[in-house]
Amino acid sequence: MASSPLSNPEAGLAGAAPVAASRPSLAGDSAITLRGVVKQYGAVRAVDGVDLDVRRGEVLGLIGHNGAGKSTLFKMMLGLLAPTAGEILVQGAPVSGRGFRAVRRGIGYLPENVVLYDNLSGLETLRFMARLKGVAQSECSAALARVGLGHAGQRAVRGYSKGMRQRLGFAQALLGKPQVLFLDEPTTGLDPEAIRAFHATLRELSDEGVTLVITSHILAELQDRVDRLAILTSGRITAQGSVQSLREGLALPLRLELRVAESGREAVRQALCALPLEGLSWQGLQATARCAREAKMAVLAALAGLRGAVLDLQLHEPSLEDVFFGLAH
Ligand SMILES: Nc1ncnc2c1ncn2[C@@H]1O[C@H](COP(=O)(O)OP(=O)(O)OP(=O)(O)O)[C@@H](O)[C@H]1O
Repeated sequence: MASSPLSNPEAGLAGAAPVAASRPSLAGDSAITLRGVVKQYGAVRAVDGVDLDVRRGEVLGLIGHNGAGKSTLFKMMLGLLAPTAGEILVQGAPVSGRGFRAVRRGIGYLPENVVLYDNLSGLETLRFMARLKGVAQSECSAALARVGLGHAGQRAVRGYSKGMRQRLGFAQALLGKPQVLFLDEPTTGLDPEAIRAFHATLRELSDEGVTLVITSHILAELQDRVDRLAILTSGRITAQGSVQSLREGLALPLRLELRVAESGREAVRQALCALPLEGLSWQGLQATARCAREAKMAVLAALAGLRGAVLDLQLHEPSLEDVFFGLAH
């Protein structure tokens, strides 16, 4: 997919990262900057020349198949793994240099699988982590409250549900009031209400200027919640931009759904056959079809003339899943 028009930053919305051919200088307003980053594991090129900029306060979704290289990229951005080639700056500091130690304290990380000590309570867990991080003990209760665990701080982690464990992991990541947060599959095990609360907290953090990079395989969850997406395919970023710019760049059709009155079925059927639609199908009094974005207004105008026969009409944007399948294969 390297030839996708979306891999060209000119094709995306403002803020899309530059391609390698026109690499800008390392710095500016980026909280995270990657240039030509490669990771080779023996014969496997897990990350293959990634250029990426994440602005301060931005929420970036990093998505890709199993094995696309997301975790490897995360580990390199965290300074846990050295790149084979390329440069990475976080908050303006190279992740490998001495200066990075101080910067590292301002980075929070929620790994995919949070490891916790079952015998400690939630609050003790955070106090322990706070000591390791050199963070004031007084932050612990506030961090617990922020993730909705204020009531469970005295309980042993042994009795925590999967979702509570995940939230405790998130509280750990928040210790030290990080300016950059890396969240790897952060909503695993959370119920829908907790997912909503989690994303509301992320939005608050972003409003406070915290930069967030989040991976998830649950694309529907990300599509309305990230500022920008980067799609990683076999170690390369094949597309990046806002969800809407990716949709428009791919020219995916919209999905039209109609509910019609019994008496108007024939009139609607004839009208639909004359319109530039694809994949028209009927189920009883419901019709669905694909509609090219550029035909949308003409289709709506034609259907508006059938008032009475058309009882309800919906036009759906392609989902992020549609976009992903259009770009990542
Ligand atoms: N330590 C390692 N040694 C050898 N190969 C590795 C190592 N870690 C990862 N890989 C390989 O690098 C590639 C990228 O793996 P990575 O874990 O970064 O992908 P991912 O996108 O995070 O996948 P998932 O969504 O399944 O977590 C895969 O082919 C994987 O097998």
